[in-house]
Formats: sequence, C-alpha cells, structure tokens
Amino acid sequence: MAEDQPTSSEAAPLLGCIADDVTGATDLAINLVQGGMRVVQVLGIPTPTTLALTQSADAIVVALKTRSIPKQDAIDESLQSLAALQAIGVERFYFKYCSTFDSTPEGNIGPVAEALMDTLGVSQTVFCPAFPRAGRTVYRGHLYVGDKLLHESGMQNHPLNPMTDADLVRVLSAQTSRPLGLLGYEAVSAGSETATAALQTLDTNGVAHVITDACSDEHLATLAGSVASMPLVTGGSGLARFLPEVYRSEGRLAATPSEPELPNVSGRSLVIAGSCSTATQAQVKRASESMAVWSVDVPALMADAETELVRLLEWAKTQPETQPILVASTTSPDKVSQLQAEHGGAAVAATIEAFLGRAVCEMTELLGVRRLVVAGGETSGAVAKALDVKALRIGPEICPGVPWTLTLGQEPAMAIAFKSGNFGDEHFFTTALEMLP
Ligand SMILES: Nc1ncnc2c1ncn2[C@@H]1O[C@H](COP(=O)(O)OP(=O)(O)O)[C@@H](O)[C@H]1O
Ligand SMILES: O=C(O)[C@@H](O)C(=O)COP(=O)(O)O
Repeated sequence: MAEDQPTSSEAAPLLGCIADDVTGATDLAINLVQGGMRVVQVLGIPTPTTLALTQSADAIVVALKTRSIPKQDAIDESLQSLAALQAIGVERFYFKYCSTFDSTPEGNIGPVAEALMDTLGVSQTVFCPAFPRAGRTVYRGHLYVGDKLLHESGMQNHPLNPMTDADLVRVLSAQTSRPLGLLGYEAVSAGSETATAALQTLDTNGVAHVITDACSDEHLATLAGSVASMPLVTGGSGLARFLPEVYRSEGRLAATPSEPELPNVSGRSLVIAGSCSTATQAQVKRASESMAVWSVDVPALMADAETELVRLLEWAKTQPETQPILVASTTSPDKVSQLQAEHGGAAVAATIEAFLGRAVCEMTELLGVRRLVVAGGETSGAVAKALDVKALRIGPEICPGVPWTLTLGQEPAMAIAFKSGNFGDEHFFTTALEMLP
C-alpha cells in the first residue's frame, strides 16, 4: 500500500459524490456541510494522494470537468471516480450536475447517469436539479430559474451548452435510452411515504429515470427521505442539503460537527471572471467601481496569447497592493456569438480558459496572490488545474451554493471561492473578499 493511502481501519465515507464541474462540487459540498456532514472536496479522479487528504470525512466530493467534454470521456472519468470511491468502501453515490441542467442532446447528464447505474446494478434513479434557495424549481417537469422558464432565463445564451427547452422530460429523453417518468408535485407534496410508493410503482413499471418536481425545501426534505437509501441519486445541490438529516435518523451519521471556519491566509486578492452568465455580467460591472479591472481583449488573445499575457502582467505589477485585481473575459451574448462564428466555440473557450489559468499562476508567483475568487464552472476547472489544486476544505457560505474554501496538501495554502457563473448578487466579489479575516 502507498504510504499516503488511508488505512483500512477507518470507517468508509457515507457518501461519495461525483460532480461534473468544480463550482458544482463546491456547491454540493457546502450543502452537505450545512446538513451537518464533514466534507472534503478532491479535484480530479481520486488518487491515493488526494484520498489521503479526506481522512475522517463523512462525504467525499469529487470535482471533475466533464460537463462539456465528449460523452465517452465523461463516462470514463465518472466510472474511474466511482471505482476509486468503491475501493475505499463507499456504497452510496451522488452524481451532481448543474441546477440549470447544463447539457446537450448528446449528454452528458443522461449517459453518465446510465453508466453509473449499470456499474452499480440499479434499476432506477432520480433526477432532481431543484435548488429553491438559488431560485431553481421544477414544476410538472419544467425547470424554472426564478420566475422564468429555463429557456428564457439567459441560459439559452450559454456559450457552451445553451439551454433552449425547459421540459426536462424531453431534454433527458433525448440523452437516454431507458423509460423515463415524472414524480409529480402531488406525490412530492403528500410526503415521503407517498413519494416512496410512487417511486416503487414507477420502478415496477420499468421506469428507470425519474424527474422529480420540487418547488421548496420542504419538497426536497420529503424527497431526501424517499431516496437516501438509493445507491445512486442524481441532482443539483439542493436535494443533498437534506440527506444528512436522513442519515442521522438512520443512525448512520454522528452528531453535527462544528461550524466551518473561514480560511485565514494573507496575501493579494484576485478575482477571475470567465463566465458570461447574467449574474457574472452584473458582478463584473459592479466590481469595476472598486477594483482594478483588466478586460481580456479576446480577439487579440486569439491572435497572440503570449503577448496578451505579458501585457496583463505588466499592468498587474503597477496596481496598488491594497486593491483587489479583477481579470474578466465576461462579455455580452452577441459578442460571444461573433467570436464563436469567427473561431469556433470550442477554440475560443479553450484559449480563454488556458489564458486565465496561466494568468492566475503567474500572478500568484509574481504578486503573491493568496485570496482568489473565480467566476464560472469551466473557468474554475481550468484555474484549479493550472494551480494544481488537489483538495479543498469547505468553509462558510458566501451566498447560496458558494463557500470559501482552503486548499489542502499544498504550500502556501490559498483561500479560493469557486463561484458558479449564475450564482450571487451583484456585490458578490466584494462581499466575498470582505468576509476574509
Ligand atoms: N468573451 C468570451 N467569448 C466567448 N467565450 C467566452 C468568453 N469569455 C468566456 N468564455 C467561455 O465561456 C465559458 C463559460 O463557462 P463557465 O466558466 O462554465 O461559466 P458559467 O459558470 O457561466 O457556465 C468558458 O469556457 C469561457 O472560456
Ligand atoms: O447547480 C448549480 O447551479 C451549480 O452548482 C453549478 O453546477 C454551477 O455550474 P456553472 O454555472 O457552470 O458554474
């Protein structure tokens, strides 16, 4: 056994989670922490080195970057993560995707869920993206963001996975091969016993994939009671908030641990925004009033990334040490469309992600950046990879679904807030930085 491998005398974590992006993983992790679990997030397919950082955790959250990659790669990475978690004795699993069901007709939500089901030998799982605290609700199988249906919420303009249909039964049907059904509002409102019976009837009728209505935390608590014993649950982070309570009532989870601590690190503050989502656009605009801002010139970057990096670093060196720096590629949907038409969507995304990842590494070295906020899921994945982040301890929540975290297993440690593009109010960046001691 490798020296840093967990010892077999430790109890296996109760829950193993596989998240399709980094911000989704931290969102899931903070919800489990709020439910009363000890949680460690690991970045990438678990290895003996990263698993060694998860000792005493009740839940391990694996952050992948599989949301927008080819379907087979997403399946392979998810199955490898599942195998690594099974190898340390985990028996219950949670597949986390976006509360706005970010996917395309090819996947990757449906295909990954089916592959996990096959490996675990389960006939049925639920799909529950609802996260009412962040405004995501599901009614009669239709996903709402606040008062808007998904396809009118701004998500129809997403650079990588535009969501143009709010009917989740239709969206998931296109991605899956097995019978699909809905656990409707009436059954969920009636309580766990009725919801459990309805799931059993659907299972008897051969329904493998069940979209669940949920409009409130009360509905999620009901659902948690019905699905906690399933070997595989899939969803956003909202449902996960209520699983620990069920585990506790089953006697599987000990008393609530102490409150999560804020990371205490000193150094420069940097905000990276690679999301073009509605919330991030407002946050960048607002932060421009109090931060030193570098707007990435994407056409110039596409032509010559090296020169743009040098220009950025030269500028950054001249900024006052006390002021946070904001580097943003955030732009409007029409500009995104123009750039994508000229260069291709994948090439633009890859170039910007690589640039922002390198920029963070260089600025960490050059300026001593130790406090970092990153807006955007794919962007966070790129930045985490560039910084070689291995694992994160979860700190307190900044806004629903976004905690401060502290890097584990690397020196110097960094405080990082990985923020979903669409989460947080317009003051998010300053609120986050002002929370730190
Ligand atoms: N100006 C831009 N033009 C085109 N694509 C962009 C621009 N800025 C960022 N992107 C790309 O858009 C994607 C945004 O995705 P992501 O970071 O996951 O944000 P979100 O959390 O809003 O989904 C990334 O791949 C990013 O590189
Ligand atoms: O469930 C959610 O909305 C988030 O946890 C999430 O997945 C974030 O994805 P991005 O919007 O791509 O950051």
